[in-house]
Amino acid sequence: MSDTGPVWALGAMSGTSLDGVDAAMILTDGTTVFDFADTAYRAYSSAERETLRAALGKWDGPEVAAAAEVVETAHAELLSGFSGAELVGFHGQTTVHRPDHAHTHQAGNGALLAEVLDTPVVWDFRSNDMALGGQGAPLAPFYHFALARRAKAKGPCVFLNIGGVANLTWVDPSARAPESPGALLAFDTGPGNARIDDLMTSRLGQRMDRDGALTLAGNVDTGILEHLLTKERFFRRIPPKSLDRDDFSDWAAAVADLPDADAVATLAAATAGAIAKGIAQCPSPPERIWVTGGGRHNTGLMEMLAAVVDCPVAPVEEAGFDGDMLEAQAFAYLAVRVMRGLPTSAPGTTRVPAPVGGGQISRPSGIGKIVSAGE
Ligand SMILES: Nc1ncnc2c1ncn2[C@@H]1O[C@H](COP(=O)(O)OP(=O)(O)OP(=O)(O)O)[C@@H](O)[C@H]1O
Ligand SMILES: CC(=O)N[C@H]1[C@@H]2OC[C@@H](O2)[C@@H](O)[C@@H]1O[C@H](C)C(=O)O
Repeated sequence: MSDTGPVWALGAMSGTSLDGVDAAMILTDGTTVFDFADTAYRAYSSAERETLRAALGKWDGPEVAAAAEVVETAHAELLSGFSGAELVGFHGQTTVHRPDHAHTHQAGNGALLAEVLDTPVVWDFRSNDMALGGQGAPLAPFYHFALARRAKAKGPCVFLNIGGVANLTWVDPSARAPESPGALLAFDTGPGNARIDDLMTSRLGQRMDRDGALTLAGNVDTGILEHLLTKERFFRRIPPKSLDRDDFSDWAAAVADLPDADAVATLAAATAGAIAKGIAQCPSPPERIWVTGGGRHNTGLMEMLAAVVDCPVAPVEEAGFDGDMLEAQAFAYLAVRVMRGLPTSAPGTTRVPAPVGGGQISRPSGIGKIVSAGE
């Protein structure tokens, strides 16, 4: 890869929803995003999802080894369908994320993937930030800064990702660079879809509240909602701050006695309320909130959100971006930054004391090629 100039990079994300792997190609020099190209998705089978779920909360042992194998196989299958990428950004699957104990683990071995794909792979993006005192997450914010510039945003805007966990990035697009003081404030706001998904699975055997049908049909229990939003210290903590997938799993017990639709609606309202608390912690009110991640397909949740914040809320497609692929693109972008020695996090995004890079770079040995040529 050249030291300067745009390159085609392929990024892959296996998110906390455990639904599958997203992959996307972008053309970037690690600062500006010049173009977008192919995207692809590979769902996990139910058996694979259960293997991943069994590894949650762990960083080693047989469950994590089994999860890594699922992650590596799924990525090898999906990413080998792409051509033309000079490098790959591979996030892996978070099995545990404990910033309070300086511990985070993403299952999946990037060195193995580099051999299989015969392409350099950048991976393990979070460890260095955490080792240096950062939260290790969120990491998409530097990419959000580039997108705010590309969208020609004039005033402060927020990118809100509603995945398994929800996280937001407040961007001042007039700042010189993403690592400039005051350019970004980013943090996890609370649950995204994970609490709703888990309830749908345990009560109804369905993966999600598709399009928010049940959320729209239910009545919010305002007493429980108030309780969920006030008892939690996390909402009062000063950002940046980050979460693990199953933080807030006690929300299930709080709605256990409600009928299905009311339980889902109350969880959705609490998710929206937690996001509104996050917006209130931003340095200034944003002019717009652009929503990415699967939660933007939940019409009920989007309506609840619009009702509790003071600025326009729209899917990120309004700005011309693909809200299902933005995180995969982010790891393509971050991979180029790592290769070029540019920082990927800063005090405003992870609370790390100074802007830092991270990530391991694994280059293919060429052995894979020789073996397949000899077959
Ligand atoms: N049509 C839909 N209606 C309602 N919810 C949906 C729909 N499509 C996706 N979702 C929700 O979005 C989730 C997937 O979102 P996404 O892929 O953004 O999460 P992720 O990337 O795994 O998570 P994270 O960003 O936390 O790592 C699903 O599990 C589901 O809850
Ligand atoms: C530890 C981890 O994997 N965190 C994820 C998770 O999912 C959403 C939110 O929590 C965010 O902090 C992060 O993902 C995105 C891609 C990020 O790093 O920006």
